Amino acid sequence: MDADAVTGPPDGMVDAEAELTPMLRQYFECCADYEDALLLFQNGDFYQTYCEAAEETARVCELTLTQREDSTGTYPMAGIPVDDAAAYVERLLDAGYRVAIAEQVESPAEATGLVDRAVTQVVTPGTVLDDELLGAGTTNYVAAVAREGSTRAVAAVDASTGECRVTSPPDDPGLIAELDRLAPAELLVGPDASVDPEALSVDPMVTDHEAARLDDDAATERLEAYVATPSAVVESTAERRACGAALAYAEWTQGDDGPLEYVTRVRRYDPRDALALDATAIRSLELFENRGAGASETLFSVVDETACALGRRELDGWLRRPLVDRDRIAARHDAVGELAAEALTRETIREALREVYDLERLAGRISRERADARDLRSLAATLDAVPAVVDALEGCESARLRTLGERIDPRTDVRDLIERAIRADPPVEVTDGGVIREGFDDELDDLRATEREGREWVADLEAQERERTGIDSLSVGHNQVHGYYIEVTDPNLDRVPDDYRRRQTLKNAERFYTPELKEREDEIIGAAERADALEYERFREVRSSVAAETGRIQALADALAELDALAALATVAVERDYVRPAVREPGGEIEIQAGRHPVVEATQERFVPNDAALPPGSVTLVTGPNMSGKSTYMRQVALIVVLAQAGGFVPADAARLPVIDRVFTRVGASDDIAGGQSTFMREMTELTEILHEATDESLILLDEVGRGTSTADGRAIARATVEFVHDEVGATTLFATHYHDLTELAGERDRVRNLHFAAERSGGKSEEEASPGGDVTFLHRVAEGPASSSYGVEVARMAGVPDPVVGRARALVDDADDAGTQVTLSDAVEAGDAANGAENGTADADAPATDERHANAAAGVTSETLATLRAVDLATTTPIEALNLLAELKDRIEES
Ligand SMILES: Nc1ncnc2c1ncn2[C@@H]1O[C@H](COP(=O)(O)OP(=O)(O)OP(=O)(O)O)[C@@H](O)[C@H]1O
Repeated sequence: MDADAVTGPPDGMVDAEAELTPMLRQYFECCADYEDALLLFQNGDFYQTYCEAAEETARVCELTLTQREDSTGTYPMAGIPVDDAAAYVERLLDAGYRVAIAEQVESPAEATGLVDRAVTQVVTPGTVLDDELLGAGTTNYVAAVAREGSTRAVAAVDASTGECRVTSPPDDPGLIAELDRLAPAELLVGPDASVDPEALSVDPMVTDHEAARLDDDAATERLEAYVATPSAVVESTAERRACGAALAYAEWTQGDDGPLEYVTRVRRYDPRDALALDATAIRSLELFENRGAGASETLFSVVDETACALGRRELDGWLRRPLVDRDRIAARHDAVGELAAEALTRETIREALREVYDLERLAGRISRERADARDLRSLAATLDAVPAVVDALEGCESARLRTLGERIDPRTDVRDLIERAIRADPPVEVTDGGVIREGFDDELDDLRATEREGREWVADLEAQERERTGIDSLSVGHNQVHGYYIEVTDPNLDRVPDDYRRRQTLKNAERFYTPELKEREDEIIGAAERADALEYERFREVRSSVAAETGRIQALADALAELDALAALATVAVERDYVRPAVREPGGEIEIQAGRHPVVEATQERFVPNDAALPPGSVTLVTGPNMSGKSTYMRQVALIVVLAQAGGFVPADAARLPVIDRVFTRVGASDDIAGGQSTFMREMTELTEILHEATDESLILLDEVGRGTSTADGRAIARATVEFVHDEVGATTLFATHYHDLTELAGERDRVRNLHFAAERSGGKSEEEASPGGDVTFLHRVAEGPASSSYGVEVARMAGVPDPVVGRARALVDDADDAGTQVTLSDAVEAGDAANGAENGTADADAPATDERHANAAAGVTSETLATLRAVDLATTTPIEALNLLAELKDRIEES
């Protein structure tokens, strides 16, 4: 359905606008005021939608479409139960809508005439606050981009935690990379910001800014409500306007009620203060998402030993933005090292942190007056856990831990207030009593005492009246409609005293009350009602005193988050046997002894560690068959760098690493095909970016670049790339390639080096003993020098491809080597084909001798097999497909 028809004033009411009933007019006006949103309009227990919005809501939420009929017309209608709204709102968000919620803001009982309603929040993907709709330990940003002159700024607000960050990326790719890193759920772009959302790897809901939201004066004024001196935080007009716009939008979604008190942390950052990882690198290094079918492990999942949501969010940020400042990195390493060494301290801290709720979101809810009594109890439980943390940090030596120890303030005053005021297990509803503890408020205690005494009096009444009247079957009861009554069965009615007044007649009995019972009843009800109201009032008072501490609670949250992330890294270090890397100045050699790939080692039984010694500016060509371990090796180097700069220990026996400014990755076309998005063009665009932006402090991983085009072109591009990176860029580079002739560059360029991975027969069997096929194994051990130029043929031999084909292929490789070109597996196939053609009497001039041809025929190399091989496009064949194909061909050959 056309979204415009669903949001804004409903078309179906426009004609009847003048005659609408007061309630529908109110609906119509709310729709007009929030024309960008689908409006949910509270009517008692339901949020109603009408007309086109109703049709769409019914469709999206799979609800029954009904009708509302009145004197002005018939309107389609669909209702969402207020109590279960979250799940339906989520569906509407998924369908691409913003959802405005118009609530009844006065009780229908008190309203004279039409109940007052107001939009209290607009739920949008970037500003949802409902815990049911937000993942635990995630960030959820709405980002705004503004331009002023040549500067473009990005501001991002997480409305659930009150975090607001702003930055000015240096250029276009920087802006896209920053947005990819923030991964906002919603993006606001100004008319002149020229951001192409299509260029992003993430897929936020895009909202075009109203110019007014980007206005500088308005932004300044708005920002002043959040920070004392905006100019001390933001550095340019663009930053101020981006901040202003993001905050204005966040306020709008909260019903435009003025500044969001809990947004206390507006921070500027410079993207250059972090190791830059763009979306491609984040994806191909599988930091947060595993791209393999069915596999779920990622770097984050391996190191996420955090105990609470706060730490989880923090650690996520650390991996997205590893540090580049050696001192800060060392400070984290010191802390991780100390926590790794001190098991008791570490475990005490982690145990305490497991009791910690998501303080940031709690603080947000408390300050927005959305917190219930349980939220306050969660806050108290969190604060309860804090003293143990402070104690554990007491004897710590590293500077970070000491500072954290000083910063962590258990806020015992807040905890005591909640403890004194709020019952241990309060109900969800805060208006029905049962929330405030006895002893907290005298007036409340008196009312509850009156209520209790009244009830006790009633409880005793039955016995008293039985005695007074002598009616043994007399009973005292209560129902909603009639209140308290005394029930006497018909046979005993003659014994009823004079002061009994008739209340209700039943089939075999009469119900009575006495003036005294009535009086007591009024007293009980009155006291209960006043007590409930008073409890609510007290609850709100407690909540606002806690809300006044929002800033300090958030500071506590920050400190606990950092401590949790450090403790997590320490835990991983101990459990997975990581070591502290020595971090040197930028431009040094990357030296890793017995390094491991943190994710691959965690997911398989055996892992072969490998060394790396990569001098600055070196280009290392990594050759070897498919599946031999090239990609794993390259990524492991990058992951070790990322982990080290994030502050973690690394999977190796020892490591000395220079600070890296950016990690770039470009993996070959075939690897991306599963993602359905890569073409050769994209590969080249990414390569362009790398060649433009890498510096001599960067690390570049290139995996089979050039593979997505013809062999000749691919080889040429690969070679030119290596030369350029070596001669001009100077970044430390790892380049996995199947183009064997590239390895000659080592002889031509100083800093080009060769490493290779080899394959061998498994089980230590000699070649004669081993059955052909099925038991090729890879040692996964990296070695100096290039792989043998015919490793493909070798693997084919080990896999059991018939000797004649292997023999011919080998000869062709030798010829090609002599001629300075390289043979691909398809050339080798041609060889077999030539042999087969000879069998059919169509041999070409180069065909082998007659005897050999007959031998080929005897080996059963059928033309069908060869046709299959010829049809294979190696540029798009994955290793698994290739192995499967080999196995199938072998079966066929053996059968024939
Ligand atoms: N060092 C190692 N120790 C143990 N197993 C490893 C090691 N390196 C790689 N492997 C295993 O081998 C598999 C293939 O490795 P990888 O993808 O790195 O090979 P590749 O040479 O890059 O292949 P391709 O050329 O097809 O991309 C990995 O999925 C992993 O299971």
